[in-house]
Amino acid sequence: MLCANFGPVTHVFRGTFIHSTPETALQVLEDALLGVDTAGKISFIGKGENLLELSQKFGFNPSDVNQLAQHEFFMPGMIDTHIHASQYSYAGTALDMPLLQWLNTYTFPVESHFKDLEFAKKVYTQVVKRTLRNGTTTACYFATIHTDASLLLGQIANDFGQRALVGKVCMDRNNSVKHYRETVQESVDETHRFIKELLNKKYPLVKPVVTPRFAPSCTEALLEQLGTIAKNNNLHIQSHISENIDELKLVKELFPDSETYTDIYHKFNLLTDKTIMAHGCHLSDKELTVFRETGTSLSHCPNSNVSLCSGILDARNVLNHKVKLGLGTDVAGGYSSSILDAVRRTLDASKVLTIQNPQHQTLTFEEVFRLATLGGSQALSLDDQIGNFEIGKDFDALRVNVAARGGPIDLVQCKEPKVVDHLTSYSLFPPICPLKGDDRNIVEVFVAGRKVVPCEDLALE
Ligand SMILES: O=c1[nH]c(=O)c2nc[nH]c2[nH]1
Ligand SMILES: [Zn+2]
Repeated sequence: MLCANFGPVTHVFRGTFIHSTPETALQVLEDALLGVDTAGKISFIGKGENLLELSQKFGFNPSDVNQLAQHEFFMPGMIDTHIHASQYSYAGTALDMPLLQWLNTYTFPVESHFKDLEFAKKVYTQVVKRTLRNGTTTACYFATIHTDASLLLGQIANDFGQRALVGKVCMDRNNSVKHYRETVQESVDETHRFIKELLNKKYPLVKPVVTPRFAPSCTEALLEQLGTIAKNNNLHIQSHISENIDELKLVKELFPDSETYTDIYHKFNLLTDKTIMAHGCHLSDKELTVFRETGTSLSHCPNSNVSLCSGILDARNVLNHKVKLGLGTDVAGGYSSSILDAVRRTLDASKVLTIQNPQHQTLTFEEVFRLATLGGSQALSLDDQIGNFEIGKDFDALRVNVAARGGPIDLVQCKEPKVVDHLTSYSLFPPICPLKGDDRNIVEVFVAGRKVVPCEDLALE
């Protein structure tokens, strides 16, 4: 017997599932059974003790159940809400300057090379493979101004099975690397071509996102047209905002008529419930209110914020304003392409704020786990499809083995009752896994029910 809206069950897993809900930052489902249908959707979640009943109801053989081993659990795939695929080749280097100088000295010259499709293919293949390996099942990518290379990034994400929003970057202002900019007309025409050609591919998990780089590299004429394009095609929008103090000064000079940075994007209809803005370290409470009212979300990129000495986002204040918040690696301002790193940096940033002000309410590990998963899906307005284990959502998941062979975690018996209580209350040891673990603990990655790590399709290796 099948459930009304679902296809036949193809996989059933049994074991511990850990995820977030809007009400509970970290929920542990012990000895759970989870079924995935042919479309990669979660068709049921039940209790292990009800195996026979569920197998009859959903038409699977109890002996086909995939049992998780001791020290294994499933968690939702992680979501990188802001990453520059085109900057992956120099991640971990060139972090000796603040934002504006960094862009002119390193970033624009490197990005200009993506006109060369062979180079683009190499870098984009590496970044998609690496982020999948790190457990990023959904990525919101900036590419470059080059339409064909941006389309190639979409194709590579599709081939490797990663869910992705891909943005062809738009910029008609750039005085430092003059061949790396477009005219308004080129930017608009190429954005139309990018959207049309990417949508025509009908990739099930890859979609275009309208991408004005940031206000300083776009004229008002371009921002206006991009707002219209996004609206007419009901598309996502991504950009940067309020990352660094010198950037704020430049924005004031370039847009003297706008009261705030947020007003500039707002004026051109670029703040919507499908907009994700990176950083926002220096946004005022008034601006955060505009974010909430328009449904715009923020991507918190703490590695980048510290690496480029930009500032420290008060994520607690963002959450208090009920602004949607996800995590981003912001490669290569951020030197790590792992959202587990973003989890750690988010906790560090929050603790630094507490050091500066003991009244500050530090984010908890559980809250940050939620930002990396459900929060990211909300920030990208994809929470009807992904973000946690709910019937009807796609099965985007990581199989984690805390004690993976050759991994970084030694399971040592701890005799202190308070610590043991803390650990056992999470049944396995998930709270320490994201803080001590790494990609070696991520033994399998699924996107929409397809196993993408280890990669089953050897032709893609
Ligand atoms: O961290 C950043 N990385 C970038 O590439 C960028 N462009 C504008 N603003 C930016 N910030
Ligand atoms: Zn960025």
